[in-house]
Amino acid sequence: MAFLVSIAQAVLTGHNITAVLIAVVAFLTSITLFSWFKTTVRRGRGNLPPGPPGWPVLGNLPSLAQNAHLQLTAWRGTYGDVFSVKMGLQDAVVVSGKDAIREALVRKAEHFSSRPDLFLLRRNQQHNGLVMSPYGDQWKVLRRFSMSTLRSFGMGTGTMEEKIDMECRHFCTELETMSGQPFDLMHLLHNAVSNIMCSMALGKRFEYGDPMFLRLMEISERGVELFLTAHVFNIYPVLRFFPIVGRQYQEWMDLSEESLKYFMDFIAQHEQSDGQEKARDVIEAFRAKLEEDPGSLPSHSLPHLLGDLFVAGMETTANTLRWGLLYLVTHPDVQTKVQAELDEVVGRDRPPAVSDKPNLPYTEATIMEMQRIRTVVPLSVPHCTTSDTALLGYDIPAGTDVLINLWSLHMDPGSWDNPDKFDPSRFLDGNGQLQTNDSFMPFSTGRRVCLGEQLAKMELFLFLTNMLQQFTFTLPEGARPNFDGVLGVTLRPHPYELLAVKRG
Ligand code: HEM
Repeated sequence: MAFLVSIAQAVLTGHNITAVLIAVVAFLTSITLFSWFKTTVRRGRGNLPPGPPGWPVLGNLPSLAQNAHLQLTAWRGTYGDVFSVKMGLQDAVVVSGKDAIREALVRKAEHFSSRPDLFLLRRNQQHNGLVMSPYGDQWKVLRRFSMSTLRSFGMGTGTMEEKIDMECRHFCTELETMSGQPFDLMHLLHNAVSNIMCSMALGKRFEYGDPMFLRLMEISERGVELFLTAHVFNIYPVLRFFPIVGRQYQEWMDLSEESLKYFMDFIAQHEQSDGQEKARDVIEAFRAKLEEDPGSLPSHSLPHLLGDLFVAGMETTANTLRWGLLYLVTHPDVQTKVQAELDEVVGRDRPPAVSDKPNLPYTEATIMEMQRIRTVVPLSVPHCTTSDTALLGYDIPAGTDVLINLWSLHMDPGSWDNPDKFDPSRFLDGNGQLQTNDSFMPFSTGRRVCLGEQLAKMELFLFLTNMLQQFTFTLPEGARPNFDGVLGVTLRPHPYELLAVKRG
């Protein structure tokens, strides 16, 4: 600790360069020794999964700095379905393949369902929410409350369908104003999709272009983008005192503070319920539950829970639709087939409804293929073990970070023919009926499985079918689509423009 303080002091007070260098070298040496000691002691304790060799201090971080999902998938080829990587000084275990993933998240759920105790989360109290809450009583009550509240608002049923339908109508009206000119629909789509969650969580939707809402989206997008870079501060918290790199730490902290403040303001401004029997949004439901039984929920969690629902619901669904449109404009034959099916089953005189789903197998297969070919949460949300455990014959100590490689699952040539090809028909049987594949898990599985799966499926279906019923999408002339994506917590497409042409 003294080393850290002396480095920080030397840097902060502008001491001479020799003093800084000596402090840095001493610091790195001590960390290397500590890392070696820790690894040796750990390895001595049992049979950890094998993994790629790494650098002293940095471990495998340099190889994972970009496109970590691709590198981890490549390593699976060498080290198998369960292997270790070194994230700086910390071991993480990577789990790939349907059997190993189910073994960990379903059969050994009691051991694999926590979240890492990350420095940044402790700093901004994000573990007080739901998504990053450790596996325990707080997570259980928040998850149970959120599930039952969203269900009572009609998640997966007709009431919710009406809300999504209304938003789709606003969205398509807005699309019409862009008709015929190239535009990037990212913000519009993010705005529309998160309005669904806002109406459930905050009891209001925002007009497209509302400045406060745009800022909230900007914060959440930047936060997701920064997540991986900011992870370096979880590994080496001392770096926050360094010039230049320290700025990113500050940006992360400022963003989380600003977004928390927005949600606290929403709560403060939210009117008290006017005595109606049924809560109309998450804020009302939370207050009602606390009034009924003050100890039943952690009261300080509400702003964090709202933030979690907002980010988890927006980034994933909107980016799935953006990936989907990118594949449809580059595979016009698929787009035409979906439109033909919609014309035949729904026609043009009424909006598509969830009850049409069973009669739209090709459309459903297209949505599943969109989710497979670009897994929007490629490494899931990080898990962590709660006790010493074992997986496929390897020992995994308590407190080990666990990465679930959903990308490799969806790109596994053992489970999918020609996995790089965009081909919805892989989800259809010989009679053109929908068939699934047990390697398809875009929402993960087990106790931490996506809480919004039903809502997300409804949103994907209604947004996509409404768009394709009314518009044909194409790429502007000369556009060169990029399918690589930008990895944060989610994998989102690079910005791109398209044309929406109203169907005749
Ligand atoms: C296409 C859309 C979506 C995808 C692909 C997706 C995917 C995922 C994945 C992979 C996880 C991590 C599961 C794990 O830790 O193993 C997750 C967690 C979560 N998702 Fe989603 N999600 C989507 C939409 C939504 C929506 C609309 C909501 C809004 C309610 C939501 C709320 C959550 C929450 C709260 C968690 C954390 C659950 C927990 O830790 O217990 N997601 N999601």
